[in-house]
Amino acid sequence: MLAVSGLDAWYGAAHILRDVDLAIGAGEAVALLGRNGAGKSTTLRALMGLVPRVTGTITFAGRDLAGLEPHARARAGLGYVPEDRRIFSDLTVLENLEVGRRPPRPGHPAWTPERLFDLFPNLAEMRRRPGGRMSGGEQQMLALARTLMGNPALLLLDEPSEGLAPRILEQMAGAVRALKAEGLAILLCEQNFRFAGLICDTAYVMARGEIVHRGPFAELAADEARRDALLAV
Ligand SMILES: Nc1ncnc2c1ncn2[C@@H]1O[C@H](COP(=O)(O)OP(=O)(O)OP(=O)(O)O)[C@@H](O)[C@H]1O
Repeated sequence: MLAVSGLDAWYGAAHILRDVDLAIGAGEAVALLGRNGAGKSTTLRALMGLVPRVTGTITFAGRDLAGLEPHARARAGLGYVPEDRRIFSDLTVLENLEVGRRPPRPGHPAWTPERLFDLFPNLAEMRRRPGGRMSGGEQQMLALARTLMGNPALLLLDEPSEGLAPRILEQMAGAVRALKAEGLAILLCEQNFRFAGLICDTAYVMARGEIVHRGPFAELAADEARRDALLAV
């Protein structure tokens, strides 16, 4: 579904990503792990066309994304949930969802607010509340729900677990697992190894803008020494 090959990215003169290769199959959930500043967010931003200077190839559903604007990549089926959420604080939950609405993809069921409220029951209880009066965790759920209203084929999630209370964390993990069970492909950037392990089959680890490990998630989970060497802070 997604094939990234030889991806390099720069912010100004700063060379951030180096020769990143990444592959995600249909319905696969892939974790992109790594310490602070490793380049995880930049990878997602580069996939969305949000980094000004990028080289290498990104093929999504058989299509070369080079030169496509972010909105065209979203229309092609990439659903991006940035770390900073960017929900509209003056709009209600329902209105935020409507902002994200896009036509369904042929052959796939369309997301509706009602279906999303089944997935996130606590959003259902606050459907008329302004986004600015929700907790951080609720906003994180709303940001994901709004992206789903665009009916993506591949979800790019940037640290959805960040700052969530344990109970909300479980709900978020449950929701993302349900999305995976529906066949959505997922690329999950995470610092929370346990959270990522609840969702992902495959683990990539980045350091200093390079991929330094890839393999089955369970293998990394079982190898404490390797995990510590790659991820311990
Ligand atoms: N807009 C920017 N301009 C210049 N450098 C940037 C910019 N954004 C990020 N960087 C640098 O790029 C590198 C990778 O950052 P990135 O945010 O991709 O890492 P990350 O793995 O997602 O870490 P975090 O979990 O902290 O978000 C860091 O060295 C960071 O300082």
